[in-house]
Amino acid sequence: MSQRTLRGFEAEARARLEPAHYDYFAGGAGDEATLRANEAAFARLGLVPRVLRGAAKLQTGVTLLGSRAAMPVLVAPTAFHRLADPEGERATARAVAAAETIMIVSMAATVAVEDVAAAAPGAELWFQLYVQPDLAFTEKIVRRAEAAGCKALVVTVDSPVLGRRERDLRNAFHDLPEHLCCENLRDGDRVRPVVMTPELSWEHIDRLGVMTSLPIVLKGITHPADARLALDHHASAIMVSNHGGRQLDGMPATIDLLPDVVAAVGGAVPVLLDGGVRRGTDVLKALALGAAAVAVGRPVIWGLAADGERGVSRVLGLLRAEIEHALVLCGRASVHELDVSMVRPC
Ligand SMILES: Cc1cc2nc3c(=O)[nH]c(=O)nc-3n(C[C@H](O)[C@H](O)[C@H](O)COP(=O)(O)O)c2cc1C
Ligand SMILES: O=C(O)C(=O)c1ccccc1
Repeated sequence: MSQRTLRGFEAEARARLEPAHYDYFAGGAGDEATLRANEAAFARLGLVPRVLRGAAKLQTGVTLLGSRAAMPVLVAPTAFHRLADPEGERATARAVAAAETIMIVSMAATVAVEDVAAAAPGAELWFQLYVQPDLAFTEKIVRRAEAAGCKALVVTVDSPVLGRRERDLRNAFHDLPEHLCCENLRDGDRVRPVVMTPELSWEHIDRLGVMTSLPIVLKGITHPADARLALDHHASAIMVSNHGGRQLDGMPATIDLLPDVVAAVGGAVPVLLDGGVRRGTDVLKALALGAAAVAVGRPVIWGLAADGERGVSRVLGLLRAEIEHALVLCGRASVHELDVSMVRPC
């Protein structure tokens, strides 16, 4: 049907999902100003092509922290995939394996990380962690992710408390249905709730560095001063993210925050970005402004809700095709040839 664009998938997903579940996936915090800003800011940037450069053979692949991706688009960690499709994160991982990219498995997944890995043997998996106040339990989760073969630990640092999502409050959505749970939080014969850690600090990041030999990615760095601190604390990569507008409403769009973070990092580690990426041209804009790759959150959920594994495959395939098309039109043969000179206000 309307499955020719990422936005078309949202309409399809909305028609299929329970309204409260659609609102959970789609919504943001507060007035949703940041949610809207992420997409709007991409629309305000233009791409200035070069011409007559004979770019026939295209190169879209990137290597991030030793993980290979056939395109500079990762799957952002999002919770509760089984609300969108019975196979949930298994289906997502299979589509990610077929697209040869990287899935950041949410700690709040509804399929255990071991089962996600088993369902998609070829998939490159990274694991997203919310540091739990109980550090011994946090360590158990980290060990599970390591043993399942995850190649990086993505620590979300923008959520000392959960954002105030007014759609969820209105819908009284705060629990998963009976038959689902956060499988990564099983502890003996119970399942612990996801708990945020208001006391989260750089000390926790240092502790994680001792706890694991996996590269640590800090997700939710937006201030250049924090980007510099991330380097001091041995982060292997930074993800510029406002959590898709779901945490602090009123934050600027991530694409507008990116240049200052890139400048602060000075090429020391890769800088990733998520928030509002809906087109191949958005990917090129982010890379031109210094991102090593981007991640997509909601579009993957829309694909999953619309058509399961096939829907996610289609979403990732559309992005890949749009990136290639935009690259040729920009006169570039490779995603490594993009630079800030090609971005202007629209
Ligand atoms: C439904 C939903 C669930 C999410 N769950 C998580 C999560 O468990 N952990 C996390 O670090 N980020 C989570 N995020 C944030 C995403 O990783 C990402 O930052 C955001 O979705 C990117 O914006 P986009 O949806 O506009 O692509 C979630 C986002 C959504 C929409
Ligand atoms: O919904 C989210 O954005 C999110 O990050 C989250 C946090 C805790 C549990 C599940 C999802």
